[in-house]
Amino acid sequence: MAHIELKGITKTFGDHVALKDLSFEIADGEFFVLLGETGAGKTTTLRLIAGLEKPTGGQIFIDGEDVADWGAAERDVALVLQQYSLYPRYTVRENLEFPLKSRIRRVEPAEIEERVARAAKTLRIEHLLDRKTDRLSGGEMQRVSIGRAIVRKPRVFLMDEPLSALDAKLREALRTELKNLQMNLGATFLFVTHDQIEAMSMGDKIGVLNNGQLVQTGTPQEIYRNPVNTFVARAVGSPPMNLISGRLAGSEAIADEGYRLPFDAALGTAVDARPLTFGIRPEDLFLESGAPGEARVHDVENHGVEKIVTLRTGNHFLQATVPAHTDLEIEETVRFSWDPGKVVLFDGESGISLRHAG
Ligand SMILES: Nc1ncnc2c1ncn2[C@@H]1O[C@H](COP(=O)(O)OP(=O)(O)OP(=O)(O)O)[C@@H](O)[C@H]1O
Repeated sequence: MAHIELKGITKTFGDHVALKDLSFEIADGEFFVLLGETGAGKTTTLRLIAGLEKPTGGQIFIDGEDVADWGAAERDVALVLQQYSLYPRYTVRENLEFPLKSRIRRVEPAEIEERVARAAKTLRIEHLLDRKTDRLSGGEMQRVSIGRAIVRKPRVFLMDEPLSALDAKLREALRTELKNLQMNLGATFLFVTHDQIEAMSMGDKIGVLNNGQLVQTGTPQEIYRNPVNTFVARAVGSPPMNLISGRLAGSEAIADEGYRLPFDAALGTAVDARPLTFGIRPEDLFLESGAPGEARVHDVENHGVEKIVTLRTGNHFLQATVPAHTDLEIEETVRFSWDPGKVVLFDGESGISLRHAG
């Protein structure tokens, strides 16, 4: 399989900068997810690695070799797209065989048969092999597209939002399957998505891309617990991290809305009166009679095992996850607090985490 490295990659289209000084590494056999909103530069990154586009600046290495002069075929990467690029009048089997029948590859017929059979088994599409691909469901078509990548035994799998056209249930099932597949193949995967749940549930590592720049790279846990700035804090987690503007006074955090919550002084040295943003995950905010904060219940969403409560304090909204059996009335007054050990401190102006700012 393969190790990938991007070093200082820049890509401009006319005077539009799509990628700015992008550097990251994907270890051999790693499932790396690039997470970003629409237009962040995800597809451009994949196309550069695949050799379909040339960088304006910077270098790409595959297994330590600079691939600047390598064409797309030499790079030996497989690209799986959101839209299935299958031949509609061919059968599933013919679609799977096709990438192996090119003259450059020269794969023996017996080997083709074996690889197709193995891919079909892995993806559980054996029963569909003789069906025309225009008679398949969306999920089946996407399995065949992935199968076309697998049979080639590429060095790297590049996946461009391959699940986003599928309905929620199927997406969830294929998420698990794809992750299992990657582990079984021991393959290097670069998977791009705008869906943070996909990123969190599938990635060994996540790179958060914003406006063509990589904002943070880390394990899902690192990014969730210790976001570098308020942008990343809001980009991962559902509901997202609560951000509360305020300042510190000794062992208390004073929110701009006026309420005071306990603060663990060991967490931050910034005890001066400068503006801060306190980040707290919804599961670390709790309702309790007698707690120091006061809010109104603005909304309650029932999610089966838990409820997501939106609280209103002045003009500000906070979200907390509470057990499903918690009874709450809209507009009811409740008391709340947080787990002081879980608060992340951000600079109130730049939004940069004080831990990361050093
Ligand atoms: N061939 C091109 N010519 C001009 N601009 C381009 C071209 N390809 C991409 N761009 C621009 O570069 C930026 C990054 O595009 P890219 O497709 O990589 O984003 P993305 O993160 O994949 O978005 P999406 O999730 O919508 O696919 C966008 O502003 C896009 O308009």
